[in-house]
Amino acid sequence: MNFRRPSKIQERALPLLLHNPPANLIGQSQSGTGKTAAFTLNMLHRIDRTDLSPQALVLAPSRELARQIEGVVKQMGRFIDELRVATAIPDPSKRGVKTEGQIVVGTPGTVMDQIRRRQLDARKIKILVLDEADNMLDQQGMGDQCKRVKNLLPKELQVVLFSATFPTEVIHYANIFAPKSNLLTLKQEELNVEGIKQFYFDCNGDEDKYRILLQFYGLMTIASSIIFVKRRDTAAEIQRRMEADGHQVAQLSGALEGPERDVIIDKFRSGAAKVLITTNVLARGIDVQSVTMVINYDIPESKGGRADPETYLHRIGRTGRFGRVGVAISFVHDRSSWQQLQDIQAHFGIVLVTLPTDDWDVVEEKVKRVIKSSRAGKSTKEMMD
Ligand SMILES: Nc1ncnc2c1ncn2[C@@H]1O[C@H](COP(=O)(O)OP(=O)(O)OP(=O)(O)O)[C@@H](O)[C@H]1O
Repeated sequence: MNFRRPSKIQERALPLLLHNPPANLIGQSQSGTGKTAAFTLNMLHRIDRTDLSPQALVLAPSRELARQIEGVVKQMGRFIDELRVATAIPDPSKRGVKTEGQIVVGTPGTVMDQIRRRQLDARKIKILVLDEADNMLDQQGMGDQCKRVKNLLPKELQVVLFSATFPTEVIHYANIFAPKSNLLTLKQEELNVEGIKQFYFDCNGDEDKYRILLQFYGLMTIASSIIFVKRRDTAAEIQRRMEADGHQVAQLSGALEGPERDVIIDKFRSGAAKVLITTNVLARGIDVQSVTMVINYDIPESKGGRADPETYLHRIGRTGRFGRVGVAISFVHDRSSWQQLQDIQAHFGIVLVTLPTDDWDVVEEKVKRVIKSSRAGKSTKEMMD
């Protein structure tokens, strides 16, 4: 896989994960630092190859992330003879078909259903991993489902929780879910990924946002980029306008379900579509190395309209993976979005740089400067220090 050295989180987490007797782990490290490989190596190391029953279970918040993790497990395990890896995600064509894999990666609702219907045999599962664990434990629906899944598993269980963010209110639940864990955590100020250059556009209202977005894309040729919006209808509207403007875009939101989503994300992964317009469903975990830019068309907010710094961090973390550089641009257009951006800056102790909306030469120069340094193959120093 061309991994020359372990990243800091891999170097720290692996000895803790592999130690016997198995201990639980709560592991935090910045986006794109290789958490997947850390928990994957532990699973590959611990499964009994002579036993074909499911022995390790990974839960992830979206079907796209579950499929991506399945791919990593298969790739890292490709020299293990006849290793069986399976997904447990919504798929009407697999109704009633047994999920057979020594390692199973799924979304919590489907996994719960399958265990209950005995479509997934959970009796020999000895490792449970929650990827994006704070999200999995926090959200009312998924938190409940994860707890139920855990209750359906054997008591002797190594529980592994990974995420880039663990807000203080979630750490409490995490400690209950994974008792007596080894802890690898970071301070809030340590979460910023240096390679991601963060900018913002100050727009005059909603319609001006579209105009600036279209002008920006008319100007820049970006390898691949993701545009995050709050609502599904905004996603559809931006898709319509950008396509009318001649751009090849893909759009994915929770409005679509099941395997039809796979076609869309695969089109983006392969580069057939260069722009992906999406909602928070894809804010976390998705690893597409060609993504050099993330746009927060709407600033991420939590239910009461307050800024959601964690989601901001996960969204912009879709670029600048593993020491690469990337650009993140947020759009503010009124008092409340302005305030949200201020709150995010204060939360992480960062300062975003403004991009002018009336001087496109300056915009081009600033953005291209970052992206060019990416082509020069920036060092992975940050990863290793
Ligand atoms: N030791 C390594 N050397 C080089 N590349 C690596 C190494 N470990 C992981 N990678 C690559 O780094 C990228 C990011 O890894 P991964 O998706 O696991 O990040 P993550 O920490 O889970 O991020 P996020 O918090 O955004 O989910 C992947 O493309 C992966 O293949």
